[in-house]
Amino acid sequence: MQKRQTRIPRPVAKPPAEPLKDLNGRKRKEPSSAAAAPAPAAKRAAVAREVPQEDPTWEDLVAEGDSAVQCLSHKLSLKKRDTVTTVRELTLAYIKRLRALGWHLHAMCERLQSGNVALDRTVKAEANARAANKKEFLDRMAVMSAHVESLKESLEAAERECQESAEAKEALRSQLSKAAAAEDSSRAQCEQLEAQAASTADQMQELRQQVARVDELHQQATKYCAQLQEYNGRLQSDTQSASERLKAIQEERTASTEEAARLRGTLSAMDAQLTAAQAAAEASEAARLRSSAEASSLQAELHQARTERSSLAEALAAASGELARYREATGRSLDSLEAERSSAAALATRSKAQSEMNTSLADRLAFAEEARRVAEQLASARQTEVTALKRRLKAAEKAQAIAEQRSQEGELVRRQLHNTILTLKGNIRVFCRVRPVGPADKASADRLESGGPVMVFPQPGETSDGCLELTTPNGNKSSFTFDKVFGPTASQAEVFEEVSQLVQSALDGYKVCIFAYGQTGSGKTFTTLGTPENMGLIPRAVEQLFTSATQLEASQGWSFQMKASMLEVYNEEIKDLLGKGPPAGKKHTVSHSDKTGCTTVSYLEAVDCREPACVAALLQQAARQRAVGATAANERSSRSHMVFTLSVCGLRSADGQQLNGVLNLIDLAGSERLKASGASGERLRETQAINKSLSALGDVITALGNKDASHIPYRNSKLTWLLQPCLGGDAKMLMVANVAPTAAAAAESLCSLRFAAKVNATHIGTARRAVSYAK
Ligand SMILES: Nc1ncnc2c1ncn2[C@@H]1O[C@H](COP(=O)(O)OP(=O)(O)OP(=O)(O)O)[C@@H](O)[C@H]1O
Repeated sequence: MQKRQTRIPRPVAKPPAEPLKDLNGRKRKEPSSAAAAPAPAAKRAAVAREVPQEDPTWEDLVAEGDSAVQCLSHKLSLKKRDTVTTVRELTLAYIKRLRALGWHLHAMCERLQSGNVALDRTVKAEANARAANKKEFLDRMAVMSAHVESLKESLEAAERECQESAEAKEALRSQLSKAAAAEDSSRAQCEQLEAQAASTADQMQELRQQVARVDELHQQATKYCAQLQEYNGRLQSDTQSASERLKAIQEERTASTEEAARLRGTLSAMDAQLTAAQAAAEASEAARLRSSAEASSLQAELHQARTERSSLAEALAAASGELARYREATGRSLDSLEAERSSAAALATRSKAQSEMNTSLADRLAFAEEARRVAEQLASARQTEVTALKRRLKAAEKAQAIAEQRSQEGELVRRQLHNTILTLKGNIRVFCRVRPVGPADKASADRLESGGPVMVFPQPGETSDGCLELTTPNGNKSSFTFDKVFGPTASQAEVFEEVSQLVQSALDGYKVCIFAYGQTGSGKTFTTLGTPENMGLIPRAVEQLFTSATQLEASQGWSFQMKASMLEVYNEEIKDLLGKGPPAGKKHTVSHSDKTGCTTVSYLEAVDCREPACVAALLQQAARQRAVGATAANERSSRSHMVFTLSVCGLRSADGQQLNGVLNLIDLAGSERLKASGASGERLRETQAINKSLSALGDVITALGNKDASHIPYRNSKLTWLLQPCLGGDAKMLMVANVAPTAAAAAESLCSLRFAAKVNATHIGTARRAVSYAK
């Protein structure tokens, strides 16, 4: 900083101070430093005379003060040998000197005072200036602070923005890595779940077999049980009937025994009667003998005896008769008794036999009961086992269902993540599909002369499912990476599954374009249209869109209107495949409005479609109309680009939301090189037109990927011109590069794969939905 010199106003002019003299009046010799003391005053006087207007500086005054003080320090030095006169002179000189000094000091004081006043003024002015400066400084500081504050704020905002963008970037990166990790993990989970599902399925199979075995055993046991029960029932009824019969026999026996006892009693009574009759007969005989002995004597008595005898004879006769009767009766009774006895014996034998039989039956019954009990125990054990197995089967089925559901969910999550990754990656995707070796190819057409495969593609379930390696017959290997590679075994459903999310986007208001690209006979038409038994992308996509639209109509109050149109571009000429075409002398023309962003083809029929069957009929109609010709490469080769367009207009009346999605499926004409096609004449012209339009398509895609491109060459071909709204930043695009696996087609396949790789390397921004709200 520059040193400020304060100028002090010049004091009132006073006679200059006399030079200091010693007391002898001589000019005293001053010490070297003091000698210079009075000089500045003289010098200043000289200077002041030279520059009278200039005030002494503060430094000058200080110097003067210093020199005055130095003068004061000079003492009167008197010596003893000095005379009185000398002393007087010296004293006078000293007094003079002191007076001069006093005056000088006074003048200096005055000057100092005025200097002080000036200094005060200066200080005040300085203070004012400083205050003004300070104020200005403070103002400036305030402005600066405000500026700094605003800078700070903008810096902070910038920092925040930076941080946010860094965070967003980081989040995006982490989202990407998470998504990739999640995809990996969900894929791993899927695999795990699939493995689990497979092992569960195996377990289920085993369990089912076990259950079947146990069921069989159970059935056998049940059958055996039923047989045993039946047998038991039979035995019980047998036993019961035998018991009844035994009881009847026993009753019969009791009755017989009673009868026998009664008969025995009758017999004994008759025996007694007989004995009595015999005794009586004997007595009568004895009496007769006595009578006969006394006959002579007893004639009267004889007569009496004869009467008596005749009566006795009669009685005897009667008795004999009775005896005979009795004998007869007794004989009969004995016979019946014998018969009864034998019958009783037989009955007893039978009863014994029945008892024995009963015992054996009871034993058998007990055994059967035991067997039944064991069988029942076995059956209940089996039943418990069966129940447990059924429970396990149910649990296993549930686990399998859960595993399957998880697997499906995992697959869904994988797909969604995959879709997110692809969306983040950009809106053009490339799939490659390798067709199988067909009947028209030789048996080992997919092998090189060396025996190696022409193409190495991912096997089902492989994680690196986007890589493909092609070896040409001259041994050159080329590797390609796409979003997905489908091998020859991939089904139409598998291909569609990967595309379904993209197709669904049309219903969400996106413009979707799916191209099938490849050489003639590589499977483009098979991929896009397919066959009635093996439907391709178009019928499947239409079916999905109709199903989803119906669901949305039912669940969210949407109403959709779908219109289909089909055309082919042949030799750069448009042909309507559904309508009658333009009136005579007119042509289909393409017009594009930059204002609305719409492209229209004149005289093109757009058919209202209400169900998939309607589209199927349209496809058949179009297939009949499509121009096909013969080339050296393929007998029925499509020589035109076929464009199927389904426009989807959705309206939700609840909030007036409108969606305008478009699904374009394009079966491109064969991409073979001019030389390889062997075409000439009309076919040569066709091939040239096809190649021109295909390279125009490539140019449009490349330009879309080039951020610096100011112009997209849509107009270079009819195909790109009419597809303009669906080719670009607002659309989602998919190219399916179809290739044949044969060695003969390797060179063409290489060209197709290079084209597809170029498309795959293009990065097109994120698509936008065409959504609007009705006023
Ligand atoms: N993935 C596949 N599975 C089974 N057969 C297929 C497959 N791809 C193609 N083919 C069969 O190969 C033959 C040629 O296929 P396609 O007609 O689709 O070829 P292209 O590329 O459309 O030919 P062009 O250019 O002549 O239309 C057909 O018979 C078709 O059925």
